[in-house]
Amino acid sequence: MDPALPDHPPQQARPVLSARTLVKRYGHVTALAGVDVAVAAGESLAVTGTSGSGKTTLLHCLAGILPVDGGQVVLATAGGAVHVDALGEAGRSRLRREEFGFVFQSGMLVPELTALENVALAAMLGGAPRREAEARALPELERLGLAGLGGRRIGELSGGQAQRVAIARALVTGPGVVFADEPTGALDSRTSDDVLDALLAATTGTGRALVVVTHDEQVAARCDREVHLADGRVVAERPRGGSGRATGELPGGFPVPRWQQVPS
Ligand SMILES: Nc1ncnc2c1ncn2[C@@H]1O[C@H](COP(=O)(O)OP(=O)(O)OP(=O)(O)O)[C@@H](O)[C@H]1O
Repeated sequence: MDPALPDHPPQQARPVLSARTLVKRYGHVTALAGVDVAVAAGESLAVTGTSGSGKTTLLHCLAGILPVDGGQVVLATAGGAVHVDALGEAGRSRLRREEFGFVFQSGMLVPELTALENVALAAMLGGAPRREAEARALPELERLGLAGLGGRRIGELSGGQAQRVAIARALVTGPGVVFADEPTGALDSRTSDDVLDALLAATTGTGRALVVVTHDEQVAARCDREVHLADGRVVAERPRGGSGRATGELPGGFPVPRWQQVPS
């Protein structure tokens, strides 16, 4: 290992979003059984694990989509620390609109609207008048390489272009944290690389935190850090991406990570 490289560089930064002993149950099913996780500004965190291990549930609890049954979720904002776990539905809904951006596997764009209207709609839901919302949406589309495509409906775009529209929509409200659930899951591998480049540039590249749920080893390898879930717990954690050291060092593959074991 290169001694000049610190072991966990991103973790030394102050977390913008952190969870401690997070618990989430669906009836008798315990989906999260005491998860500790944190992400810093400008850092990308991959959440991996086998199907049913609790990845999406973790993302939804961190993002205030779901209420939690135990533990804490704390978001650092310009106005101070916000205890997401203590907010009611209205507070979490406001937080999602104002502080967070979301990118889902299928884009979840409105097919009847154009690319520009889809992005502007997110700004309008945040309270911006239409004209201002469109003025904010346009440069986001341009930054994502979609200049000139704003007038097309979603069905007139390729899968990769549509996913870039979804990224632009996630960014138009100026969120500090972007959550992505299998953002490249519906794309071929080359398009997936391009979309991931765009997502990383638009988030960590501009000082935002990015939390990505993924089954894709190539996606996890490009993130700064990875946490691996099993049965609702973080069972392993390692630096990835920026250091380039971790790629290909997992001969057994999942679900038996050989990296740093987290004590249970
Ligand atoms: N709405 C729900 N009601 C009941 N059980 C649920 C619900 N959502 C998820 N679960 C259960 O909680 C556990 C965690 O599910 P979750 O969707 O978070 O896993 P995941 O790791 O994201 O899975 P996948 O990779 O298949 O999307 C699973 O046992 C799942 O069956």
